Amino acid sequence: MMRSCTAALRTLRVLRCRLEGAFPAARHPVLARRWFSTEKVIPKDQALPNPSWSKDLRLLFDQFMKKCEDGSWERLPSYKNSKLVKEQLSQAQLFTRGYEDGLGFEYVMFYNDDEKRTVCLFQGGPYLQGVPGFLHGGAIATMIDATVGVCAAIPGGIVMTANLNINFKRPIPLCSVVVINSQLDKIEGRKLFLSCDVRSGVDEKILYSEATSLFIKLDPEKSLT
Ligand SMILES: CCCCC/C=C\C/C=C\C/C=C\C/C=C\CCCC(=O)SCCNC(=O)CCNC(=O)[C@H](O)C(C)(C)COP(=O)(O)OP(=O)(O)OC[C@H]1O[C@@H](n2cnc3c(N)ncnc32)[C@H](O)[C@@H]1OP(=O)(O)O
Repeated sequence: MMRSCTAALRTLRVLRCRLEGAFPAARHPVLARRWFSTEKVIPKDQALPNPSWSKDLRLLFDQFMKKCEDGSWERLPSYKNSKLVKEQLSQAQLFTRGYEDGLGFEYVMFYNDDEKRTVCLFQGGPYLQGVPGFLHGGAIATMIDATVGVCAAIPGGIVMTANLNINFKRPIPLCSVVVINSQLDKIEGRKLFLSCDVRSGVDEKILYSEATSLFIKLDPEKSLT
């Protein structure tokens, strides 16, 4: 029974990926708006190539889109505004999506449900500078938090970071491309334990940072504040 559900899920994912491939418009909001006319404006999926993406980021993106073809990986769309918060604070938007193309966080995440892994391809722009010529440690922490956050949230639901430990091994050059590889290691009740590392883009030879984190699945009985 379980096996057939997984197979069905995988087929669905393959279908969706094929559809995305068959209807490239679905991946390009402007075309999508023309092809799939709906009264509501289609929010812009920011986890797609734009002119600010470097050759390395596009290369890695294409490699991962290939991995999606058999349904084992899926690209995660990413929007500036989330319905979750929109009603409450109309100006609210995702911190990592608040910059003009290329100036801040350029990234796309891919998720592998069988392996409970999330990979983030990240290019940090010039507005994320810390030490001259290098990424600010807070910008690196943000992308680690977001990547392990997605890795926790997909199986765990609404989660929050309780603990994030990062070892910064090498500084990350500004505007370079890195791969953030995160893994859900174990779940104990509401506690989700994850780990991740940040490596140089194309060859993954340089280990820039490594981190462990604890996420907690929110208890609906408890108020957050
Ligand atoms: C409304 C929030 C929406 C969040 C949306 C998130 C995801 C949505 C889905 C997709 C979106 C995409 C990805 C997400 C992108 C980025 C994610 C960013 C996430 C963040 O950027 S989020 C901001 C920073 N984050 C905080 O702002 C949290 C402040 N904090 C608290 O709000 C509470 O602290 C909370 C809720 C964490 C726990 O509170 P609580 O009352 O529910 O749980 P409690 O305290 O009972 O702990 C239960 C067990 O965890 C152990 N435990 C707790 N804390 C520990 C620690 N630090 N070290 C070791 N163990 C710890 C206890 O020891 C106990 O263990 P035991 O059961 O064994 O006794």
